[in-house]
Amino acid sequence: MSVIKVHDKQFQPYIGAVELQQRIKEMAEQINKDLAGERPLFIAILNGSFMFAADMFKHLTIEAEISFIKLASYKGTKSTGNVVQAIGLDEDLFGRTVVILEDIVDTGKTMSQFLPQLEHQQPKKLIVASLLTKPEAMVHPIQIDYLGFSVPDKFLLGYGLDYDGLGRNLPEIYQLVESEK
Ligand SMILES: O=P(O)(O)OC[C@H]1O[C@H](OP(=O)(O)OP(=O)(O)O)[C@H](O)[C@@H]1O
Ligand SMILES: Nc1nc2[nH]cnc2c(=O)[nH]1
Repeated sequence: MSVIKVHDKQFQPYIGAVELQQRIKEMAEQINKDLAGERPLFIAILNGSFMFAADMFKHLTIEAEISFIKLASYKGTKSTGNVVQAIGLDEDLFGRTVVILEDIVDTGKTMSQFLPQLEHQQPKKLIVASLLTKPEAMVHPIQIDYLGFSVPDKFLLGYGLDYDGLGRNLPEIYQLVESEK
């Protein structure tokens, strides 16, 4: 792995593919233990989580369902600012164990707006699994039940995460080089 250029910016290797896969397997194994018999519904948030969701799901040995949704941002009232709306969420969550799959919880804004909408449907449990989080960037504190890696507040690329549409296909995670932040 070496420094790569995407659009106008340079990125350096940060988490390798083997380390990523190992951690995701560990997360899945913990979920297998904790949620056995619950037939959880996994909800993967597109676009970024598609790789994490696919790799995580392969390691699940319990009965589980998965659904992929997109969160669209639209202008709410002045007091609420931008509000997220789920597109493609057809399942009834009442009484279900629900696991949200995110690639990254950064400021926490997305989850802080979305989780209350799901709570409204009265799931039995609402669980968050995120591959990455940036504690220093968190403005809206979110409880992450299953976490892959805590990372510094630097822009990341790869393994589902993009820079202006590119880089999602990289099997490892890169970090914007310091001088360019
Ligand atoms: O905690 P926050 O600061 O709200 O950031 C986290 C959100 O940002 C990313 O999505 P993004 O909006 O980049 O969309 P994408 O997954 O389609 O690239 C990520 O997948 C989260 O949904
Ligand atoms: N590509 C990318 N998308 C994000 N969305 C929230 N944080 C990030 C990040 O560090 N990188």
